[in-house]
Amino acid sequence: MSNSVPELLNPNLKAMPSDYLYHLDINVANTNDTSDIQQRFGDVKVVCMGGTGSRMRALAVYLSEVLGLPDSSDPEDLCARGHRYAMYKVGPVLCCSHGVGSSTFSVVLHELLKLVKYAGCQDPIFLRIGTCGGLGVPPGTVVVTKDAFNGLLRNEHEIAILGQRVVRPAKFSEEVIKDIMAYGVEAKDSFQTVSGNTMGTDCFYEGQGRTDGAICEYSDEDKMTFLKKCHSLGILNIEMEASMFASVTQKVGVKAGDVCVTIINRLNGDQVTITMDQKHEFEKRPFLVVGRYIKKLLLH
Ligand SMILES: O=P(O)(O)O[C@H]1O[C@H](CO)[C@@H](O)[C@H]1O
Ligand SMILES: O=c1cc[nH]c(=O)[nH]1
Repeated sequence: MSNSVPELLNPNLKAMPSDYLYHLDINVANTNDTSDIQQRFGDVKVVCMGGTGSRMRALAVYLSEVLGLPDSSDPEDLCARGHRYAMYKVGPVLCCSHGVGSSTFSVVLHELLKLVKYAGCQDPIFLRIGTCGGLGVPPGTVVVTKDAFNGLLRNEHEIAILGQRVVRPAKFSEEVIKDIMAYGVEAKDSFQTVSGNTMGTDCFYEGQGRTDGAICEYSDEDKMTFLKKCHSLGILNIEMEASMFASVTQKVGVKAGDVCVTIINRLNGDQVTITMDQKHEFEKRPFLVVGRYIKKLLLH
């Protein structure tokens, strides 16, 4: 691991005397002396994120066991007063929810990147631990993203800034992908973990070619043609954050990875029909993979 604090790409931050990370409800009262923030968060090495607060709480409890930390069976939600996101800290790991889709995720991602910068965290790694739809893999498969495609089937992320279309590349760290596959995967696992491309869309329904949303102006055949095209690009799963997450972290030079479990095979249908018990079991699969990877990483 190298030893550097992320360099953010905003010269204005240096001129701001204070910075209120509004959605996290964390106040950086003095940006020239962030010793209080360093004391609270300076040891953070990994920032895990996923859609729901309950998953992030369960992950925090799980990681505290894996890392042999003193009792963290009831971790405190550090952002409870913000009522937007939930965030837990277990040793050098933060587990923070991001909501559904890139827009809610990008808000908390900007604030988390500023948090690790103010805290002086050395070379933090950002991971998304999520659920997704699979393409040609059985439900319950864990997919570690290689390249992140957007809904236009491009390996990039597109965002409107000052009324202009800005397009940025969307690459995850090859080192993180390689290490997750090497240290996170075990032959004895009761499920498969594969590495493949991921499509991150802006809509769960039309954006993912579903025919069961409130609007659908294409045929089943059009949908299957699209999904097969995705599959031919090496896309093994579809979720709603990968391209934004890859592009923002790549832009600021922070290493990141995306590890998601499939809860449906989209080549067989659109409705998610697994029971909530099954979903909760599936959601724990990426915990195993990421837990082993984080343990190895922290031992280095
Ligand atoms: O399970 P999470 O992490 O929320 O991820 C997936 O689930 C949500 C859609 O149901 C989207 O956010 C998608 O990316
Ligand atoms: O099909 C699916 C399942 C989970 N999350 C998604 O974004 N899509």
